[in-house]
Amino acid sequence: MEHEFWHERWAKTEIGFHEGTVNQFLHDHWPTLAGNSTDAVFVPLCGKAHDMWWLSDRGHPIIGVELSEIACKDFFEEAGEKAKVHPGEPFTKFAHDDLELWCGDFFQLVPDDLKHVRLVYDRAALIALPPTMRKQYVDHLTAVIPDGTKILLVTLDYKTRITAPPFNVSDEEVMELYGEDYDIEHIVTNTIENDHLFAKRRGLIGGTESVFRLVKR
Ligand SMILES: C[S@@+](CC[C@H](N)C(=O)[O-])C[C@H]1O[C@@H](n2cnc3c(N)ncnc32)[C@H](O)[C@@H]1O
Repeated sequence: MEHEFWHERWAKTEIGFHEGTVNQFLHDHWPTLAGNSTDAVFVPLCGKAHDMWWLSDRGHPIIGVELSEIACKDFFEEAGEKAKVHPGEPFTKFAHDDLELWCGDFFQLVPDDLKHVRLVYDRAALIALPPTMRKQYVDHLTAVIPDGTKILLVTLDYKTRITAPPFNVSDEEVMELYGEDYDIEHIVTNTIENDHLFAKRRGLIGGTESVFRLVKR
């Protein structure tokens, strides 16, 4: 997706993907991934997801990466918190204690940036990208996170073909994208009914949501 596409979504507040509350899969399955650890978490394409406050409350230092400055500002302002802003290239960093949002392009990250990270939370990051960019995304993620890093990945797969984000990502595609470098455990398949709010709004036929636990070898 072009950067302009996302800047326009944020400028027009067309952010139907934003849940405004902690994601249920994160809530239910994070403990089985992370146990009681307070290891650092990387959140790619993070938006202004409340999930990062939830993870931070559990003691995890966080780095979220997000293109939109609107999202980064809103994230702190809407929680009534102030972030210190460190302008820079390729990222302007918004920091509040151990919770940092890096405003810039995910593809500009280098391994040194994430060398302390042991956990990744991907909700609506992989599925935000069109088919042609997904392999590039996974290859870059794999290049910048340390070996042994664990990922909680949430995907969805509607029965209708979708031509704008969120895109369908089948379980088979997850196996293809991650199979070479990760141990993969498919932990949840959840049916999305035809009358689910998002499906109805977009005129979609229901499908499935999946949750995976991945470990980088
Ligand atoms: C579908 S939204 C999901 C946001 C968040 N994960 C959530 O669950 O609410 C995808 C986000 O990725 C951001 N984004 C898209 N391409 C990006 C890139 N190359 N680098 C950083 N952020 C990007 C967009 O601005 C958007 O906020």
